[in-house]
Amino acid sequence: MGNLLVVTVVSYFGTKFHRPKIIGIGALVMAAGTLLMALPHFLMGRYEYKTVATHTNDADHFTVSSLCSPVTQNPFQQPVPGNACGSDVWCQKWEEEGSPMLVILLVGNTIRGIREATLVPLGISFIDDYARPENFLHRYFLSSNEKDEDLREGDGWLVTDLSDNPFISFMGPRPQRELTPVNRDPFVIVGGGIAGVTCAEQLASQFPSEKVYLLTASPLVKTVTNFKQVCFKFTFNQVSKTLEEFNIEEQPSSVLEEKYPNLKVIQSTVKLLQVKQHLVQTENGQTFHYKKLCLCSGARPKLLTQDNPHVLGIRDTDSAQSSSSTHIEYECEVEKIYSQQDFLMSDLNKDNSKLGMWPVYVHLNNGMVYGCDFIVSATGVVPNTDPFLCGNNFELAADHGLKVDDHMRTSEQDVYAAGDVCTIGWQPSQLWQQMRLWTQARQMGWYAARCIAAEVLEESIELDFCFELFSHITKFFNYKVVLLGKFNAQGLGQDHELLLRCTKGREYVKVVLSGGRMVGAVLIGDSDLEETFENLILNQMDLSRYGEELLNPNIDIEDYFD
Ligand SMILES: NC(=O)c1ccc[n+]([C@@H]2O[C@H](COP(=O)([O-])OP(=O)(O)OC[C@H]3O[C@@H](n4cnc5c(N)ncnc54)[C@H](O)[C@@H]3O)[C@@H](O)[C@H]2O)c1
Repeated sequence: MGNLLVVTVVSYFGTKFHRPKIIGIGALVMAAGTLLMALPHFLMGRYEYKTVATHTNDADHFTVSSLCSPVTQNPFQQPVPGNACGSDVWCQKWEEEGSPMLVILLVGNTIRGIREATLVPLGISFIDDYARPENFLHRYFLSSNEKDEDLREGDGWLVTDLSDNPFISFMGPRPQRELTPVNRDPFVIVGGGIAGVTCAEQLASQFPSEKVYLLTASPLVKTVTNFKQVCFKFTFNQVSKTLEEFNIEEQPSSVLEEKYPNLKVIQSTVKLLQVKQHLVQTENGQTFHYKKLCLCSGARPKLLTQDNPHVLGIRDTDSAQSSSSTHIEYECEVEKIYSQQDFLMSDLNKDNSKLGMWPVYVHLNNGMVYGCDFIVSATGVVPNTDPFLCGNNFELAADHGLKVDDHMRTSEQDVYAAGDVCTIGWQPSQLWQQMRLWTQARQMGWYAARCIAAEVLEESIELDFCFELFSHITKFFNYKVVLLGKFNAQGLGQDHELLLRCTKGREYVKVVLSGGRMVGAVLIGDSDLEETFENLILNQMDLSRYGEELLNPNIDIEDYFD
C-alpha cells in the first residue's frame, strides 16, 4: 500500500534529484516502518493463545477451538494448562488492545512499503545507468526477467557496492548469455549557450523521431531570434554570403521543448564523461548513454588570480579609454597580486608605504605598484573543459580548448565540440580566424549539428562557407559595427596598408589592404559598404589602381564594381 501511495511521485521526481540519497532516505523510512511494526511486540505484553488446536486419535485430525468462548464449540476441546483465558472479561480486554496494535502494524507496514518505491524504480535505473556494459551486475539486473524478482531487487541490491568478483563467487559462474546492448540516447548536447542550443535545435528538426537531450548548468537557455542573413537595400534580392544578424534572448527551457517535442532540456551540470562507455553523468544523478555527443560548455573569464575576492572577472573590455580619472599603463604585465596582509608583510611595502591602505595591491612588471579597491580581470577566457578531461584522452590546443577537426570532431570518437569550448585544429582560410564571439558560437553549433547528421546518415559534408571569411556584426553605443576578414591586420606584420574614412558622428570606415587586395575592414555607422567589401574581400580583386579613391565618398562604389 505504501508503495502504491508514493511510487508514481517518487519515480517521477526522484530522477530529478540525487538517486542514491533518495534511496538512502527510503532506507531510513523503511527502518522507521520496521521499528513501528515491531512496537506491538513490546506493547502487548506476553502473548496469550486465543485458540487451541487439539489432537485427536486420528493423526490427520486437529480441532481448533476458541479459548475465550465460554461455550465449548467442539466436543474434543481440552483445557490448556496454565491458560488464564477463560473469562469474558479477559477476552474483551484483549480485543480492546488488539485494534490499536493492528493499526500500528498497518501503519508500520505502509511506511515500510514506501521504501520499495525508492528502491525499485530508482535503484534499478541507477544500476542501469552506472554499471558498465561488461559488468556482470548490469547484465544480471537488466536482462534477467526470468530470475526471481526479490533476489534481483533485494539481495542483489545489497551487493551492488561490492565488486563483480565476490558477487560472482557467491552467485556462481557468469551466465553465458549475450549482453543486452545498452539503449543509447541518440544525441546529447552539453551547454545551453548559443552553440549548444543551435546544435540541439538543428538536430531536433533534422531528426524529428529521435530524442535530443540538452544538458545545461544554467536555468535559462540562450536562443537566437530575428536571425537574418544580411540583405542589402541596393541589391534587394541578394543575400550576403557570410554576414548575419540576430538577437540573443535568454528563455526558459520550456520554450525550446514546446517548439521541438523531441528535444528535452535537463538543467543539471555535467560532472563526468566516460567516452569509452559513451556515457555522460549529471550532478543530479542522471546518466545518458549517447550515440553522438556535442560539447558546447563555453568558456569562463580568465582570472589573474583565483584566490583574491577583490579580483573580479569579466569577458571583455577591449576599449578602455583614458580620461582624467583613468590612468592606463601600457606594455606591462601583472607580476603579482597581493592581499592587504601579504602586502604589508612584503618587501614592496617598505618602498611604497606612501600608497596607504588598500584591500588589494597589484605589482606590475614595469615596477609600478598600485593599491586598489578591487581589480577587474579582463584577460580573455578559458574553455570550460574540466569535467570532460578526467579519464579521457582529448587533444587540447594551446589555449586549452578541445581541438576539433574540420567536421567539429574532437579526438575522442563520437564526441563533437562547438563554440567557446573548442579550438579549431584545421588550417583556416587566409581571411578567417577563430574569435570567441556569438556569431561563431552559432555558426559552429549549427555546423556541428550538420556534421553529426552527415555522419549518422553516412553522407559527406564540406567545410561550411561561413569559415571562408571572418565576419561579425554587433552594436557599439548604438552604432552598427561590422568586422570583416583581417580587420585588425592580424598576422600581416608590416605587409599591409590602411585606408581610413571618418565622418564625425556618422561613420568610420577602415580598409586593410595587403598586396593591393582587400583583406579586412571595419565599418562603424551607416556606411552601407558591407556587401561590397565582403565581395571585394572574397573576390580578392586587385585594387591597387583605385588607390584612395576606394573610399571617396563622392563615388558610388556599388556601381563602380557592378
Ligand atoms: N558577453 C558575455 O558576457 C558572454 C557570456 C557568455 C557567452 N557569450 C558569448 O557566447 C559565445 C559562446 O557561446 P557558447 O554557446 O560556446 O558558450 P556559453 O558560455 O554561451 O554557454 C555555455 C553553456 O554551457 C553550460 N555549461 C558549462 N559547463 C557545463 C557543464 N559542466 N555541464 C552542463 N552545462 C555546462 C553553461 O551553463 C552555459 O549554458 C561567446 O563567444 C560570447 O560571444 C558572451
